[in-house]
Amino acid sequence: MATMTATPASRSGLVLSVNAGSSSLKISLYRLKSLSTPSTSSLTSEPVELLLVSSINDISNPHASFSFTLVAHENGKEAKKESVDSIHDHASAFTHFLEYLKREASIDKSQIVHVCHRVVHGGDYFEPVVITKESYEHIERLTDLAPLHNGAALSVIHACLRALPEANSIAYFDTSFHRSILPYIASYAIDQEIAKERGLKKYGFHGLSYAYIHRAVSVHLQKDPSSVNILVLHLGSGASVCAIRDGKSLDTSMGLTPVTGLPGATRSGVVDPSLIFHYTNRAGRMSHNKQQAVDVHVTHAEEILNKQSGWKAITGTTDFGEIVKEMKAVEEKGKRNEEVAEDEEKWKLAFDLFVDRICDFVGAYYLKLRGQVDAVVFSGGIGEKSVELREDVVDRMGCLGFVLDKEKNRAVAEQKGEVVEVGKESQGRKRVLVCRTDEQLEMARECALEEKFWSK
Ligand SMILES: Nc1ncnc2c1ncn2[C@@H]1O[C@H](COP(=O)(O)OP(=O)(O)O)[C@@H](O)[C@H]1O
Ligand SMILES: CC(=O)OP(=O)(O)O
Ligand SMILES: [Mg+2]
Repeated sequence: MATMTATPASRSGLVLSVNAGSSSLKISLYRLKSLSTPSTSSLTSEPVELLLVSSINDISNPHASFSFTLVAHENGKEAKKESVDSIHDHASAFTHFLEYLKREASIDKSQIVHVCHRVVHGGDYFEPVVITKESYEHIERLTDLAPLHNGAALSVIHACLRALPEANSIAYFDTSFHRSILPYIASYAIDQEIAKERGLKKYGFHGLSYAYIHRAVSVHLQKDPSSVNILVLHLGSGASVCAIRDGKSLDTSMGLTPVTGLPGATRSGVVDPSLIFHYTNRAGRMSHNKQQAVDVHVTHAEEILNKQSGWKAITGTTDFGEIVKEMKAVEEKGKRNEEVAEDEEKWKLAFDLFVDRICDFVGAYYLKLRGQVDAVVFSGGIGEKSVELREDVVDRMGCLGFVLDKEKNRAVAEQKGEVVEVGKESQGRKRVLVCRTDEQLEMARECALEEKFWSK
């Protein structure tokens, strides 16, 4: 993490934060604020001010959706949304954003001093690094360990170096937050010599999101960040759980790669490692998979488990919102005593399976935290938006003392702020929170506070 120093008034410039997720590209542009006093206790005293935000979702689908919002627009907030056929991967999404920026915002891109890139796998790099030939090649070598992510991030870095040659590109790693995981938790029960030689251990991901959530929840709970114990569910296209003890990652559900742990939009999550050899007799063959800027060398097994599994494999869609909608429609049919076709059971299967796997980790991590849990926190696209999923998960947590306030849970979308309370108010209550995570802000903030990036 960056050291906590105030940004002196003399510094100026814009910071662009780019978050290449598996199904999305989220981009935010910030102006540096000058702070008179350093602050660790309030999100309102962030060292950066948001100017605009853009998001491209469903990137691999034929009609990616693009949105662009000028937050600090002189006429107030202005959002534009469109479906774009020319976007087919992360690099073309970034190019579309740059064209839009030029056309729609009166922002001179030469003002962009730093571009922060979320890079999912950093291996043994824990600190943010400026992109050089050496650091680029380090990230490239890890591409096969994050097949849906590192290649996509590199393709954006590539596009960025071309389009913004004056700006400094800096990589921020998801894995950094999990460096605190103790060796006996991060190790797999395999030959330790081979494990060490090849770096085969749990790295964990979604770290920028967990860092942001930890900070936001500490402020919300008015607790010293170093004493906060929380159980966080980051549920998006990629989904993971993290147990945070004394402000640090104690354990997380993803591992050597982001494929394990919870299932996701196209990922299997935990399966018996032998399963793949019964699923296909071509498991070890290389899968020919070309990405724009970088080749990803994965086996057919990895292709199946990363890209042909998860919600997509069970239901045909990667959209969890659609899964919930269809499941409820089938439930209504059942209530009306109408016949439910066998194929319609897939919606509930996907939903129940996800809730079941979430419970696997929540139960285990509650125990690892020895029951000392300040709050359970929902985040990520599904965690922040799915009323039904939160309801079902917290219902199962009743035996641990967590109780949902159903009205508050339904009203989350109408509430402002980073953190929303959805637990029932009672004496000795255990808190249930929704946190609107912001990986872009986490990077921009770290960048603004890092002395070495601003000294001439
Ligand atoms: N209203 C909703 N209900 C349930 N799930 C939703 C809803 N809206 C979006 N989602 C889910 O959130 C996912 C995106 O999560 P997000 O964290 O933004 O993505 P990424 O993992 O690419 O960063 C979508 O794929 C969709 O499944
Ligand atoms: C690590 C990971 O799965 O990220 P995302 O959810 O953004 O795809
Ligand atoms: Mg994400």
